Amino acid sequence: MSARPTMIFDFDSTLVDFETLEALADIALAGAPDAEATRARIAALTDQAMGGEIGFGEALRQRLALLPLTRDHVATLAAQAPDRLTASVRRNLGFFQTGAVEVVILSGGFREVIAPVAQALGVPADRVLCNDLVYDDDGRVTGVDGANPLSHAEGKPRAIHGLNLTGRVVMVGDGWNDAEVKLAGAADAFYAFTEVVRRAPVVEAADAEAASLDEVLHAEGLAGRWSFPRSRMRMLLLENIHPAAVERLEEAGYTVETMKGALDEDDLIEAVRGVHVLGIRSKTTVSRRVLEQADKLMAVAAFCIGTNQIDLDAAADHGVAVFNAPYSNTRSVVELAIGLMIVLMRDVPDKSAAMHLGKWNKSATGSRELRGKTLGIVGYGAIGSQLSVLAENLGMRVLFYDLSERLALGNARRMRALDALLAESDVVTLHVDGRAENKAIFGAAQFGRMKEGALFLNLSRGHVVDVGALAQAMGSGRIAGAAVDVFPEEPRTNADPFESPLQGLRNMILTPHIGGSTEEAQEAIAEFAAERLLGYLNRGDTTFSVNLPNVQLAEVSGAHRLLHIHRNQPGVLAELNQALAAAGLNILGQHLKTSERVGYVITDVDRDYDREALGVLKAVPGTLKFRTLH
Ligand SMILES: NC(=O)c1ccc[n+]([C@@H]2O[C@H](COP(=O)([O-])OP(=O)(O)OC[C@H]3O[C@@H](n4cnc5c(N)ncnc54)[C@H](O)[C@@H]3O)[C@@H](O)[C@H]2O)c1
Ligand SMILES: O=C(O)[C@H](O)COP(=O)(O)O
Repeated sequence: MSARPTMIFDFDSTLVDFETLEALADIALAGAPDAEATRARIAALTDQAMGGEIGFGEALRQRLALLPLTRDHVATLAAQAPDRLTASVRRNLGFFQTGAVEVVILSGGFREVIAPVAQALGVPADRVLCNDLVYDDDGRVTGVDGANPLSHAEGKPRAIHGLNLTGRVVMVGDGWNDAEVKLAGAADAFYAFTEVVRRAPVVEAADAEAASLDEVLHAEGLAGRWSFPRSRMRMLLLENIHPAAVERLEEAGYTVETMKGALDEDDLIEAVRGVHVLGIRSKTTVSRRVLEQADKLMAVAAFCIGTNQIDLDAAADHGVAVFNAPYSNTRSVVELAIGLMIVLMRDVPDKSAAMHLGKWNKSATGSRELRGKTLGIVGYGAIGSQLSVLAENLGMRVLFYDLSERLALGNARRMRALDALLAESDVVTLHVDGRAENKAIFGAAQFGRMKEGALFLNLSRGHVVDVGALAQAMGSGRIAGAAVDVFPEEPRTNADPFESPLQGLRNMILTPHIGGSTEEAQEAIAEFAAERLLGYLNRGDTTFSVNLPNVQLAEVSGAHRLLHIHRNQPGVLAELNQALAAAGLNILGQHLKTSERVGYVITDVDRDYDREALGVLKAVPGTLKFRTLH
């Protein structure tokens, strides 16, 4: 008896993400006036058959009778089918293609459509049991071969019995006719496959529900010895993160939950229990208290630039990797800053408000061009420096002040003192990062040193500016106009109220923290941050992590990868290697990188070892997190 089971897979809504007859209806009925009704009728019959309400053979005949199918329609679907593999099947192509396990495709669907998929998966033609369409001389489908048991009720168990399989037989499928295989004794186990569609009666009749192929392979011990199925890894994305992230993470096999708004500390502690990955934007504070109670947390992704809302040291102390998207919304902020400068220079906010009140105030007084004016940029990082280039292209003279050494772009001039920049600038714009030390770095003294009638912008972080002092400077007329996008207190959701001393002031533009809120930026952030997370989860790659040492890693191949995060204290690597040697693990490659706080050791080892041996690695003093990948 073979130790490995024979794996039997249904086709529709299991190996592929479509139901053949519905997909054929879409092709054959394209443009037909009754297409929608006919398709709905076909879908209803599919559901009835798959839910076990009517016999499969009967449903097949009724559905075929509803469609004017031709050989060309079938060929069209056959050409599309290999591109329609279910996401978890796509992820596990190696399982099929290595041929290490006997695979049978068992389907009430049609050979022409299934054959290209079987070929792509490396399943031999004699292991594809399915129906054969019958055509008339003009290439029209007239039915299916009635001699085939699969064209009748309870055809699947009969077809399997005909294979005379020995050893353990496992059936995987979404429909009632798949459950019947186990119920009729033709399989030892039945997994209700629910990645594409979940049918309650089928799940009830199953030995287990599998939301993905990873789960089936894990349960059957076929996915490497101890890998943890991705679908059991929970990701919680807050603050309306772009759906592209959800799509990418789900496609990679993870379970993703989303919430629109941010959560306060207590609610976050509750929500993050059992969660492996947390996704946030600027409004969720991830404190040490949250991290202490996040029992499963491996990574936090800030789907934005700023990470000041996360206690990065506390995250490192818990071995939690933090990522962000440092450049994906830079351009959006820069464009908004340019636009705000232009409209403030032209007194547009007040002129527009007056128009809404029926006042026509055509005048050039106080309206100026940007050209020739001096822009003072405080914080010459990714945003500040890009703004510098665009502003010069608009004819502005650019000064900048930064705590760090920064390359001056174009003709921009570095100022050694902030006060000197303030004294010369017609527009002062803040683009510093949100570190705690930057709290209220702009107050009465700084506004007092600005030129009389200058403009002021803050699109960085709310706590950087004393808004009371700004309101006073605006009231006294020293500052002629201001645009503020970020505030010390921001509502957690769009439903919460907003209050600020800046409300109601003239030539004051207030925007609800939308500097980076463009469709382009949000989609780019979603893709970038999701890729960082997948790199970390799937390979242990920490490139771009803002709190762990950055190590760029390729996929694990032919080895098991042991990932060990520890406090940076003397002797950990030596102890770790002693423990590996004592456990008899053969090291194929190793990397170590440390930061002031933590060390990260990645060890690729030969796959042949005793799992129990890994326990000692977790016990090495200073260990913060330990996991394996293969
Ligand atoms: N409004 C929005 O929607 C929005 C969107 C994106 C980014 N941001 C914020 O914009 C800011 C800038 O982003 P970035 O990507 O350019 O960051 P960055 O880290 O690339 O640049 C910040 C620069 O500020 C400098 N700096 C820090 N403190 C300073 C100080 N007190 N004085 C002078 N220089 C100082 C740093 O040395 C660095 O060069 C961040 O606070 C970020 O969170 C806001
Ligand atoms: O840090 C950032 O990128 C900005 O502040 C944008 O934050 P948001 O994603 O919460 O809009």
